[in-house]
Amino acid sequence: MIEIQNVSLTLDDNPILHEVTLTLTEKRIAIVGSNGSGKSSFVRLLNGLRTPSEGRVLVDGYDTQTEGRKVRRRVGFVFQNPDNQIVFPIVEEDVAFGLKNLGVPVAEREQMVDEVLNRYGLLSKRKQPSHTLSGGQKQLLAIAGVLVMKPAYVVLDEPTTLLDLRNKLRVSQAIDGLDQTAIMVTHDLDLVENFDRVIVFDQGRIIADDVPNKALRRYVEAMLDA
Ligand SMILES: Nc1ncnc2c1ncn2[C@@H]1O[C@H](COP(=O)(O)OP(=O)(O)OP(=O)(O)O)[C@@H](O)[C@H]1O
Repeated sequence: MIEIQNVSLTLDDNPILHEVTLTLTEKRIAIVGSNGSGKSSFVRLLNGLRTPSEGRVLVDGYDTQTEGRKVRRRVGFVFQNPDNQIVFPIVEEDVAFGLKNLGVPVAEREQMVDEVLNRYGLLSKRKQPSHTLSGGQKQLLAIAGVLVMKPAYVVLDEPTTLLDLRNKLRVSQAIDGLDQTAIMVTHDLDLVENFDRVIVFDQGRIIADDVPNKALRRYVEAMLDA
C-alpha cells in the first residue's frame, strides 16, 4: 500500500501540488490530467525521487524521506524519456545491471535477460549498442530494465508516448499481465479503460478519483470548462 498523507510540493517557490491525500491499493491506477497539472511531480514522490515539502509518503509503511533505499527497492520507476534511464552502452548490459547489483548468479541473470528482451521484441538487439535503438525500442528497453527487477510497485511516467500501435499494445498487454501494482501517468486515455482507478489532476489538485468512465468524463468536462 502507498499512502500519501496531506502532501504539498513547492519547487523553486512555485506551488506544484496542494494537500494531496490518497491511499493507493488497487492494482491498476492511472494518473491523467492536462500538461503541467503535476502528474510527473506526483509520481516522483512515490519512490522518493522527490520528497514532499509538507506531509508524508509511505510505501508499505516506509517513509520515502527517511527510508529511500527500501522504498526504491519496492518501487520501480520508468521515466518518460528513456535516455534518462538507459545508462549502459550495450542493450543486454543495461538489463543485466540491476540484477548484478542484486547478486543474481550469472546463469540465472542470462536467462532473465533473455526472457525479458524476448517479451519486448528486443532479443535480436541483445548485443546492439543501446544508443542505436529507435525511440520506441528504447522505451521498451527502459521498461524491460525495470520489470526484470520485479519491484512490488511499478510507476510508469507516460510509457507509450514514443510507441507505434503494435508496441503500445505490447506495453499495454505487459502492464495488464503484471502481478505488481502499476501506477501509470498517461495521455493515452484508451489505455486506462480497464484500469481499477483513474485519478485526475488539475493545477496540482485532484479533481476526480473514480472508476475510468466516471473519472474520464469529469476530466473531459473540466477541459471543456477551461
Ligand atoms: N524543478 C522545477 N522547478 C519549478 N517548477 C517546476 C519544476 N519541475 C516542474 N515544475 C512545474 O511544475 C508543474 C507541474 O509539472 P509536471 O511535470 O509535474 O506536470 P505534468 O502534469 O507531468 O505535465 P505533462 O503532462 O506536460 O508531462 C509545471 O508547471 C512545471 O513547470
